[in-house]
Amino acid sequence: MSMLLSMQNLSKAFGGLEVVRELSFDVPERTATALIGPNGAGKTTVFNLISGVYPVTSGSIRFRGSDIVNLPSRYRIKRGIARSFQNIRLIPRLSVIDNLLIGQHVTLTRPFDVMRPFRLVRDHEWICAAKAELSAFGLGQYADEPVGLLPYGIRKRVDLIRATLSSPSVLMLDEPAAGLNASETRELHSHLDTLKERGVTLLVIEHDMQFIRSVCEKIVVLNFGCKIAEGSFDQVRTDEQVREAYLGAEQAA
Ligand SMILES: Nc1ncnc2c1ncn2[C@@H]1O[C@H](COP(=O)(O)OP(=O)(O)OP(=O)(O)O)[C@@H](O)[C@H]1O
Repeated sequence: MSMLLSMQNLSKAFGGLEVVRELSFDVPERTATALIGPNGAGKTTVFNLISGVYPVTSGSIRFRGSDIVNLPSRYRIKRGIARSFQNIRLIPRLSVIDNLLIGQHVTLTRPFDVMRPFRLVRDHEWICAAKAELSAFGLGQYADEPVGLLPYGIRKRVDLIRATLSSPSVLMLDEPAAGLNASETRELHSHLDTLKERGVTLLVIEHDMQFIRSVCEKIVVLNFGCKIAEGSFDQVRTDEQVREAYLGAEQAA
């Protein structure tokens, strides 16, 4: 199995506070890997390091074998590293299709396109691609609805489509199931299954253990910025250090 992403001795400090420490783990291609751990363990910081929001303090991040730590964020996106955020970043007053087109515009435009009026850039192919993708996921009827009027579960999946329209190799999801009810969670699950069938590699931060168990083949557990366990769900579930980390967090709460 080839490794799409490979973190080696990754560290990140904010001032004197080291929030990721000598972290090494691999993300195998065409699988789903979960990054879990108590609040404040450093999970979102790892996403920010991989996507290039923050520079690393030390260590390397290899994507398809080449080190990307010095690559600006926009080039990482162009290479196929996509992300969706904990808080949905769609524009509520715009329609679903316009939100998807803005996503395309931001990730796929060439340098001089930014100087052209936006409406000219909205070419026919993008609209067709966005509509086809909405229909493929059973959301075609929402194309012209303002995003702000849609149920939360639908908005989450529109946000997913926005992140995957450019056919990324890897998609990082920060708490995708948070705030969803049971049926919305099932729909999200089947959406992610389709992405996996298409060959998209997933890296997921999530607190819902049932969701992780059913979606992710591999789990990496962080505590205080360090990896304390890694393996299948059943392997990490029975790990003594993992139990202590979660128990400690519960007792502190
Ligand atoms: N920009 C920043 N400046 C200073 N400290 C930060 C910054 N970003 C994160 N931290 C700190 O790094 C630590 C790890 O935060 P991070 O958000 O990565 O944790 P997390 O595991 O994603 O937590 P949660 O599950 O609560 O989202 C926390 O102590 C946080 O306060």
